[in-house]
Amino acid sequence: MRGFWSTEHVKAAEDRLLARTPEGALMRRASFGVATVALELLGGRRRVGLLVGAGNNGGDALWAGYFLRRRGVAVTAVLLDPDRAHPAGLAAFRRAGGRVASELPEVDLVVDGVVGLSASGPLRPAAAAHVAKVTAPVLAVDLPSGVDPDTGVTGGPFVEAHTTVTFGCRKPVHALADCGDVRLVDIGLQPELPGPDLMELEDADVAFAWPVPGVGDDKYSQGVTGIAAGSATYPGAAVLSTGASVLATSGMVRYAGQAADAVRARWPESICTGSITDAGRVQAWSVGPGLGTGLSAENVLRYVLDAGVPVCADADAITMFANNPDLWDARDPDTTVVLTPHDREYARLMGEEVGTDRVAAAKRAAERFNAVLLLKGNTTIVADPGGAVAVNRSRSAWPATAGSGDVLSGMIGSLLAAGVYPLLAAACAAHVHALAGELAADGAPIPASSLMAAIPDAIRSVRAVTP
Ligand SMILES: NC(=O)C1=CN([C@@H]2O[C@H](COP(=O)(O)OP(=O)(O)OC[C@H]3O[C@@H](n4cnc5c(N)ncnc54)[C@H](O)[C@@H]3O)[C@@H](O)[C@H]2O)[C@@H](O)CC1
Ligand SMILES: Nc1ncnc2c1ncn2[C@@H]1O[C@H](COP(=O)(O)OP(=O)(O)O)[C@@H](O)[C@H]1O
Ligand SMILES: [K+]
Repeated sequence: MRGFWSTEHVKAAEDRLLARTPEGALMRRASFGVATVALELLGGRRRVGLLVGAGNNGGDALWAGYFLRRRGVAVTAVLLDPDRAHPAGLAAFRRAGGRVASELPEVDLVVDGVVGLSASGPLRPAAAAHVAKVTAPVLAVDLPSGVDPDTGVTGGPFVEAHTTVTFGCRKPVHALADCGDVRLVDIGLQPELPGPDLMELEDADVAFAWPVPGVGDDKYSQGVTGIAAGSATYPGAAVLSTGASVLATSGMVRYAGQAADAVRARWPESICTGSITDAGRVQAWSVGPGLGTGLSAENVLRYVLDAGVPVCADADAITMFANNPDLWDARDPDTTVVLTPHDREYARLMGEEVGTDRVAAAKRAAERFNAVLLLKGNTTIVADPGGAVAVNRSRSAWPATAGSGDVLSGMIGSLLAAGVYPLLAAACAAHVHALAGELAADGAPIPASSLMAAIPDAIRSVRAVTP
């Protein structure tokens, strides 16, 4: 698992670390890391430009320039605010033969030391003018300047980094925005840090959490999933949700609804019934995709919320909660619910747009509904009411296709039925869903049914990393 820490927590930890470290030592350690990565990227070429801002981020760039000079690299610095350039860094840089100029010459690599953790807003005009002229690859110090460190939001000009070297720990920007290849330099910060503000599951974490049957298991002991989705108008949603559930975990899937014939035809291993009241016992329900929002759909929703098992509520289920808050209020407050809106469903549910800070939006909704909230998108955010947040970045946008969300909700239902902790269930499903989309697409558009069919390959792929 990768952790990401907010600027507030990083700065507090850095202050504690600075108090017990000789002056300048941390910056030199950090900038030595920048210089090491710069040399690697240069691969024998020898011209580097520095864009140097007014704070310690600029100081890092100047010290990196100093170390590069000592390795015989030609380094030219543009000081965006010459009177406020880091004094010790600038002195060392000049001492080592670094050149200061008003414009960057032609170089092989640009080091972006415009602004780091204290950034606010997009690049200011002077910095933006220099950045606009850059054609060489950019190595960002700590984070690409112009991108918000805590939200990854850009509201104007920003640096596009080939590589980012960060220090002590990763920050939210590294999970939420494109920072290129992110390298972490250890400056001894970890002991000073609290728990992470965001986390990102890696393959090994997903493999560890994914249910695998043991020798003593049978089809019931692994958790039976119930799917309440689809309708006469939208039988496909039922087929996709049920199929995803069948493929995600071993054990049994029950389907209840108007699409029973279609589901039975495609998934003979599922136990299908036309009515929710005949469905039999399950350990979790996945409800909503293609269900409709009429009276019979409302009754289905009431029924699953009353079943005393965890529920993944998607699509029409979310719209029904938005249209009829009584449905939500009437539920047993102890029922675990995972809500999986896309942005428009979020707006319906919350009565406000998601906005640019998607993590804050997901946290607000999780808190308001006392539920796990999975906000869909290229970067999926999962927040639980206790404040924990997991992010999952999709490496491609091919999963943005009709029916893809139906697949996700079936997978989450399966993991909940298997007893996976709700935040983890949602985050693991998002991880495998994105990977399945990537594997299935392989560079070309895919229907959601192909994404679904790639679930076993995606599970195999994440499990391949475990011994
Ligand atoms: N505190 C520490 O111990 C360490 C800090 N380090 C570096 O220090 C950085 C933080 O330094 P500072 O807190 O001095 O501040 P920054 O260097 O992040 O910012 C400095 C100044 O940039 C200007 N600025 C803000 N937003 C801007 C924008 N959008 N466009 C252009 N200019 C903008 C402001 O005048 C701001 O005060 C970290 O990102 C890291 O690079 C590292 O040296 C590691 C050790
Ligand atoms: N740009 C994107 N890149 C990667 N994945 C995306 C993107 N947009 C949406 N997705 C994913 O695709 C799925 C779409 O779900 P949803 O909007 O509910 O579609 P549908 O209702 O048609 O099933 C979600 O899992 C979401 O995270
Ligand atoms: K920077």
